[in-house]
Amino acid sequence: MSRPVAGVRNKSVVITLPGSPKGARENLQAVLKTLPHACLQAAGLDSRTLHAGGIKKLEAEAGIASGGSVSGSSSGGHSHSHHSHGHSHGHDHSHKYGHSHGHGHGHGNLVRHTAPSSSGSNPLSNDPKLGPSRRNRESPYPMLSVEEALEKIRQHTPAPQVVVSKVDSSSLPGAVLAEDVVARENVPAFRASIVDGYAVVVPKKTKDNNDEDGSSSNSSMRGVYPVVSVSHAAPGEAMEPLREGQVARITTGAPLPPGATSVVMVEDTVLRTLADDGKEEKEIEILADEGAPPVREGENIREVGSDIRAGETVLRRGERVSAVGGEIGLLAAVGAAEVRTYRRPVVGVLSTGDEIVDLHAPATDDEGDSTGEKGQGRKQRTLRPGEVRDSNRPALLAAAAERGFPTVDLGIAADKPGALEAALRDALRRVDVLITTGGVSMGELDLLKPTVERALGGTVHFGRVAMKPGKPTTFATVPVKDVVPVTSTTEAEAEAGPGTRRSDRLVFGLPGNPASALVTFHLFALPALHRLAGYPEPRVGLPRVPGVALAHDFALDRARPELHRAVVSVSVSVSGGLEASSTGGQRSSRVGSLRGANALLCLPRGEGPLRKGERVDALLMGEIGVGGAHS
Ligand SMILES: Nc1nc2c(c(=O)[nH]1)N[C@H]1C(S)=C(S)[C@@H](COP(=O)(O)OP(=O)(O)OC[C@H]3O[C@@H](n4cnc5c(N)ncnc54)[C@H](O)[C@@H]3O)O[C@H]1N2
Ligand code: MOO
Ligand SMILES: [Mg+2]
Repeated sequence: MSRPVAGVRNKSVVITLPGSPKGARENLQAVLKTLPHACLQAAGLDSRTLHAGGIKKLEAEAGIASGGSVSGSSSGGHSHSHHSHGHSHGHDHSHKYGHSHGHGHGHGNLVRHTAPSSSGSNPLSNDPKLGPSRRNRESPYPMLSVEEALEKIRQHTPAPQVVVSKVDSSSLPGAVLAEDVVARENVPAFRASIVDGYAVVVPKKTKDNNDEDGSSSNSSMRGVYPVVSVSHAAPGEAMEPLREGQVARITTGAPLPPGATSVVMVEDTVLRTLADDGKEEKEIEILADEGAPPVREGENIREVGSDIRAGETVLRRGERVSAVGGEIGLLAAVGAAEVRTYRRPVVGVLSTGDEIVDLHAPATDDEGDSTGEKGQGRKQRTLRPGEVRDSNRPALLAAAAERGFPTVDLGIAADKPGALEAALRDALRRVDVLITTGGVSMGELDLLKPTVERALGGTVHFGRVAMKPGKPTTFATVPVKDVVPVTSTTEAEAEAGPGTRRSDRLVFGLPGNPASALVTFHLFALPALHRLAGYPEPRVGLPRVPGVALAHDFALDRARPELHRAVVSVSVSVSGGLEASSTGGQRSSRVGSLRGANALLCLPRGEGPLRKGERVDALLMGEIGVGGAHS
């Protein structure tokens, strides 16, 4: 058995472990218990202090014994220096003992054989220059719970920005109102007929024909009447007042002549005499069968302001203008040509990976084309060994657009540090929220975190979450210095509305696995997008429905809580209420697990399965149908 080699240099404890995993594990276990003590000693504390009872507290502060949070700036003797970006980050990472490697937190540096202590580089992420053999062998990012991760996102999402939007069908649907909208005009603005027919004057109330409730007068109105005027649904000159015993022909929506009290439908009349020209009506007869309802005062008339009264609040701040059309219709009806809304964030979607091929990439020259004639009918590129079609980008662009956000397709970035950096820089100029997929896990080509931290001076707020799928989900903010007013030069900008970008861009580094990417988009990116777009808190993120009954047994993951892709429907069987069926295999690479899924079931981690009929919470992604699993 090889022996660990240990020593102290300046304030760093240096331990060299053997290369074999077994040997390393055994040796590490042997020295593990003494490490906290050694670190504190290396930091310069004398052993008397250590043994005077302060050790537990100091260990806790150093975050090495209990896994408590490390606060770099408050721990005395803190010795690591930040890299040259001068950007402080990583201080809120809490490290479980087993996940803290060579990063010099707290008092004295604990240096593992894989990580150089003197590079002065970022203490958290891999330096891509070091290559695969010297990368971190375990993630330096603490594993957050889903709730903790959501809280970080909430903390770092800027407040929504108010803009003035034109009320029209192209830009307004999807926007959230930033003000109460008060009707400036009465709707209708004039007394209007509800039907095609004849305006009449119901004779004034008498004791004899009073309604039982006394509310309005009525009359059989049976008889022959002269047609004295015509009112069409077009703005016209002032009309002559109508008197008792006269009628005016009127069309639906047309203004009533002054004095008219009711309108009789054309179906309830017959033509009696024609005018001399033989075309115009001279007299009509109002028919009223025995027992037919009498003509009531106000019948078939829309009074001024009876739909909407001027001064009434028609829409409230925080309401979303839907694409169903009701809200836009309302705004237009009350004369609101512009409203204050929250600017919608522009969402960019970038795929990463050398193996990723655009779905529409044409065949390469050596592949030829389907017709044999160059230039036309070029067929799709055939996949070479190791290549994968880019399914994440179209899926995420669709998901973001469906939620009403303007999107920018940012293409595919290669797994080269320079290429990724350039793609990210370009992207951050063009969008408010950047969504990337791939390159966030532990491979030597997983470059997203180091590029965001080292090259862009961003802060990774979390890099791992205890959930399945989506474990390596990463959330970062990147300050962008040259904030220019957003010009409406792109379609997405025009859709978002005028305004200024916040300097801090949000970056969601989603896992490359297709199911992981879509699930984490809904779980993590959507709440941030909702908040930026001004959604009130109760409507942020996917709606959560408690108590959905399982339609069959569900196996649980032992290690991680799971968001299980499922179909939630109105139960046709036992209980009524809602029930959930799995969409089948849940492997993270299986994008098909989201086909037809309208919900993510929140399953706890655990040993045994959850049984049919047990109830869980569901996060709704889509609409709920009636009856059973998907076909
Ligand atoms: N040693 C470890 N390996 C892995 C861990 C771990 O904890 N330790 N986590 C695993 C988990 S969980 C996930 S999820 C993945 C995340 O991978 P990355 O985010 O680093 O993504 P890539 O490595 O780039 O690709 C993973 C997978 O997804 C495919 N992919 C990527 N982009 C796309 C796309 N746009 N369209 C379709 N498919 C895509 C890619 O080809 C790979 O098959 O890491 C595990 N590994
Ligand atoms: O977390 Mo990954 O998304 O399980 O495969
Ligand atoms: Mg990877």
